[in-house]
Amino acid sequence: MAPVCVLVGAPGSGKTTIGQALAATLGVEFRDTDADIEQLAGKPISEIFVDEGEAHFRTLERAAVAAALAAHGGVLALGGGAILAEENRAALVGHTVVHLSVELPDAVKRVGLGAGRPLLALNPRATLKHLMEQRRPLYAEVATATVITDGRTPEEIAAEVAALLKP
Ligand SMILES: Nc1ncnc2c1ncn2[C@@H]1O[C@H](COP(=O)(O)OP(=O)(O)OP(=O)(O)O)[C@@H](O)[C@H]1O
Ligand SMILES: O=C(O)C1=C[C@@H](O)[C@@H](O)[C@H](O)C1
Ligand SMILES: [Mg+2]
Repeated sequence: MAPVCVLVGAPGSGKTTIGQALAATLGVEFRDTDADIEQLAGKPISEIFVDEGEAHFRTLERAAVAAALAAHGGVLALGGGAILAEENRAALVGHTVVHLSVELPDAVKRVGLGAGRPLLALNPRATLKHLMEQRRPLYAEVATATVITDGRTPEEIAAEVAALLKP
């Protein structure tokens, strides 16, 4: 079984929001590797970063991505940094992967002060800018389609992704 659609994108691109709306439209289950990791670890991602560090989180994330790609047939959202691992990028080959693109102004508005996002805890705007520059080529590498989200409502974006998935 493979996901009907895998969503990738920067923090605040709307993977969770659009993923839930898209899954409802398609009548399939929604799964989010961030939520899978939190459930397995029994604590929020921010606490995993504090207690065990980012490297340990990335190890849990690689396992969560592999498990979800193998077992989930609905809409799958990956964590914003999942594409940093070459193992995860390789695992995405052959899947329908939609990059939800967002530019810095909208991303900053959406993540606010970065609450609950450990990487953005210090200086959300500067950190997001750096993350997005570093990751843009990686999102493009894994994506089979890109949908622009700036200035658009989650409903509009979910409808465009649904239309892309029609055979
Ligand atoms: N198109 C949009 N327009 C306005 N607000 C949005 C849009 N998409 C998402 N949001 C809002 O932005 C915030 C971040 O969205 P969401 O959590 O879905 O992003 P994400 O890509 O899953 O982020 P993360 O990588 O941190 O998991 C939420 O408060 C959500 O309601
Ligand atoms: O952009 C990132 O590296 C992250 C995004 C979130 O989805 C979480 O996976 C975590 O906070 C790390
Ligand atoms: Mg999310």
